[in-house]
Order: sequence, then C-alpha cells, then structure tokens
Amino acid sequence: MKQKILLVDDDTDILSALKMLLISEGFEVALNQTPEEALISIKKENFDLILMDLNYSLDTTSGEEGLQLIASIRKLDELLPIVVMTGWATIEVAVSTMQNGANDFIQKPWDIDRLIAIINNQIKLAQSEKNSQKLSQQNQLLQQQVDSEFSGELVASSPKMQQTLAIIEQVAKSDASVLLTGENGTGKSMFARYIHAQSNRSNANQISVNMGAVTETLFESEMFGHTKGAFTDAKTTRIGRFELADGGTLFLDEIANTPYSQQGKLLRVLEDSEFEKVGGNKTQSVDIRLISATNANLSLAVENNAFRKDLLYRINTITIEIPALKDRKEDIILLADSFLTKMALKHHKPKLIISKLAQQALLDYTWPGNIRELNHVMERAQILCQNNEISVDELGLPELTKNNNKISNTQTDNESQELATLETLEMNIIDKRLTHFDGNVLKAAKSLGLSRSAFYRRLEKM
Ligand SMILES: Nc1ncnc2c1ncn2[C@@H]1O[C@H](COP(=O)(O)OP(=O)(O)OP(=O)(O)O)[C@@H](O)[C@H]1O
Repeated sequence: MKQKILLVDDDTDILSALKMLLISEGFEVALNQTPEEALISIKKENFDLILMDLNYSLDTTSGEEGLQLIASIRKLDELLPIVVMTGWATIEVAVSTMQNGANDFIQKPWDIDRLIAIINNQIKLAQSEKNSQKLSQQNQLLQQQVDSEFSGELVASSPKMQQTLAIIEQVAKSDASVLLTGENGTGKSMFARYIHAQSNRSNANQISVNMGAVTETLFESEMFGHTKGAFTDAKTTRIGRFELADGGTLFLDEIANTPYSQQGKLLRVLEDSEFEKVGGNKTQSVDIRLISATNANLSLAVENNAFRKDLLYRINTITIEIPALKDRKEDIILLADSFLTKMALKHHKPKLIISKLAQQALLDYTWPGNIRELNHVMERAQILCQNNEISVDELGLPELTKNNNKISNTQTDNESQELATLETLEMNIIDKRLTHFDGNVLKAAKSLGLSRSAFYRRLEKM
C-alpha cells in the first residue's frame, strides 16, 4: 500500500510542485491550503506524514499559525510525523517547531534528496514507534497468558478427545470462526491456543480477551482502543485488542458474558472488519481470525434475549464441544501424571507416583471442575504426600473427605482436610450457581453477594 502524505501550504504553486515530486517518488498525496482544512482532513483520514508550511495568512512571517496547527495535530495524534517547511529558516524557529511537536524541519527552496530522505526517515521512525507500542502491549497480554496457564503438553488420548482433536486439526487451517463450548476447566482456552498454533496465522499473535472481565463502560476502549484525550483518563492513545490481534487470532473467552448493549458493536466490527477508536473518527481495517469460547448454552441465551442471534451466527461457523473430563476417563491418569512431571521439574524434586488405589479414586471421581480441578488436586497431593507415592487420602477428593474418619492423624493433615472441605463446598456452590445462571458470571456473582472480580478470584482458585 502506498504511503499517504498531506501537504499543507497556502501557495498553490508549491503544492503542485511538491505533489508532482512526491507522486513521482511513489507516495499518495492530499493537499490543503489552510490549517483548518488540514485538521478536518487529519480527523477523517489516516496519513503517514504531514508536510506543512508555517505561515498562511498574507504577509505573516511569525510562524504562529503553523505552531498552532502542530499543537492541534499533536492533540489528535502523538505519533503522526510532522515535517515543517519555511522560507526563512532560523535556528530559533526550528527549535520552536520541534518543541511544539514537529519531527523535522526543511528550508525552502528544498533540496529534493534531503526532503525525500527526511520524509522516508520520519515515516520509518513513526512506524517503528507504533510497532514497539503494539509489541509492548502484546507482550504484556501474552505474559499474562503464559503466567496464568499451564503450558505443558496437550493430553488427548481418549477416543472422544481423538475425535475432537481430528476436527480441531481440520478446522485450524481454515480461517473459519470457531466457537468452543464445554464445561469450566475442560481446556477451551488451551484448545484456542492450539488452533492458533496449528493455523496459517501461527507466526502472528493470538490475543485473548475475557469478555466477562471487561466492564461495560470500558468495553469499546478495551476492544477498539481510544485516542489521546477521548475521555478524562485517556492520557495517551491506546491500541485496542482488535488492532493488537491484526494479522493473527482474536480469542474471545466467556463470550456469553459480553454486555448486551455492546454486542451490536462487536458484531459490526466482526462483519465489516473495520472499527474506529473511541474519540476518533478514522476507520481502521483489521484482519483477524475469531475463536470464541463459552460454557453457557448460547441458544438458550438467545431465547432469553441475553445474546444476539445475529452475533451467535457470526461466531459459530464451526462449533466444537470439548468433552467433560468424566466423559474421557482414559485421559485422567495421563493428565494427572503429566501434572506431576511438570511440578517435579518446576520444584526440582523427584517425580511422585500415584498408588493403584489413588488411580482408581481419580477414575471414580466425577470432576465437576474438570482438568483445572484435577490440576489443583495433584498440586495439593504433591504438597501433602508423605513419601514418593500419592495415596487416596492425600488426594483429598470431596467424597472421600466427607466419609473418611481414618485419615488425618497429624495436625497438618487435619487442617488440610478442613481446607479441602471448605474449598469443596465453595466449589460446589459456585458450580451450581454458574449452571443455574447458564454460565453468566455476573449473575452468579450477584446471587452470592460477590463482586465480579471476587467471583473470578474464586473461580481461578478452583
Ligand atoms: N488436554 C489437556 N492437556 C493438558 N492440560 C490441559 C488440557 N486441557 C486443559 N488443560 C489444562 O487445564 C487447565 C484448564 O484449561 P482451560 O483454562 O483451557 O479451560 P477452559 O475450558 O478454558 O476453562 P474456563 O471455562 O474456566 O475458562 C489449564 O491449566 C490447561 O492448561
């Protein structure tokens, strides 16, 4: 795509000469004769650079109008390169324009090679500044993902998971929108990452958004970004998640929790692949592959007017149900074992083994919290284990805890059993509420008198 330069000068001869020169150098060019026109153009269109005069009204030489224009452009966009031209260059003027936010300065009549070199340099610099802003935001998000999630190998040996994996691998290479459904902790986020890694976009980033954690008021700013000054706290331009995911994959987790009032906006961007930053009126194009996940029944949510039907059709080109752990028993011991391997490596300790009885207990349990719960059970067992073999008691599984009078001879054991019981109670209540409210975190949290973040903290603990 050609780079676009806005030329601002009251002298039409200069505009024509520069236009010819820049077009011959491969740029696209737009022309304005006044600062007012220039500001309107900049608000409407994306430019890669502004090349501008300092004086506009007849007989003025103060440069005041130009300096004001620079300041106004900077309020709209901190990174847009501005190169100033003037016929009476002095050091003071140069310093003053730079202090007001211009990036470089050239004297009229211009030296063609120098002008082109300045333009190319400034465009490159701005581009790399934009990229580094984008990268640092992407890094932050990716770091959060890496910190919060198990990054071990994917266990999927059961016939059910083999079937699911075959579909996932087939779908991954296409650009189709994928909706992953399944209970909490079944691995939807993990499979979203897997799909991205297997896709043709794997060299670009996958950006995740937990839709349940985005507040209604900040929804647009979070998703589409905002311009500097768009609202009181908008001190700098912010890049939204759509823009960060450009060229890659956008993963919308807990999609059922998208505030209803924002669903129309989300749909529009998904359909048009275009959006505007909050406070800006320039349209930006974006190229993303969408993966969404939910543990809610979205068709029911549509019937209850909690989820837009048209949005559902847009996100569910392919729906893949990730089976609950109780329906893929063949994976349980393999998963438990892989968690133990990972923990042993992490803590530089010998790997523990699981006794035959403990293995049977793991197979008999129903795993309402699925793989996340299994991970936590193994983590706790690793801490409580007295020797190198995990016993049934040390698993502390809920049913066993309730009926077991024989265990807990030490005080530590007693405490951990009590903790297990409380955790279990809490987990059961949270699970029931989530099922009752069809996976709607906000409603479930409210019904328990908890804030959304307090509820998420507990979910995370589970
Ligand atoms: N097949 C798998 N092999 C190994 N680990 C897995 C597998 N599936 C899930 N996990 C691990 O289980 C945990 C829960 O998985 P994940 O967060 O992907 O579930 P989820 O379905 O997205 O949960 P939620 O609905 O609560 O967001 C993570 O630590 C993940 O790494």
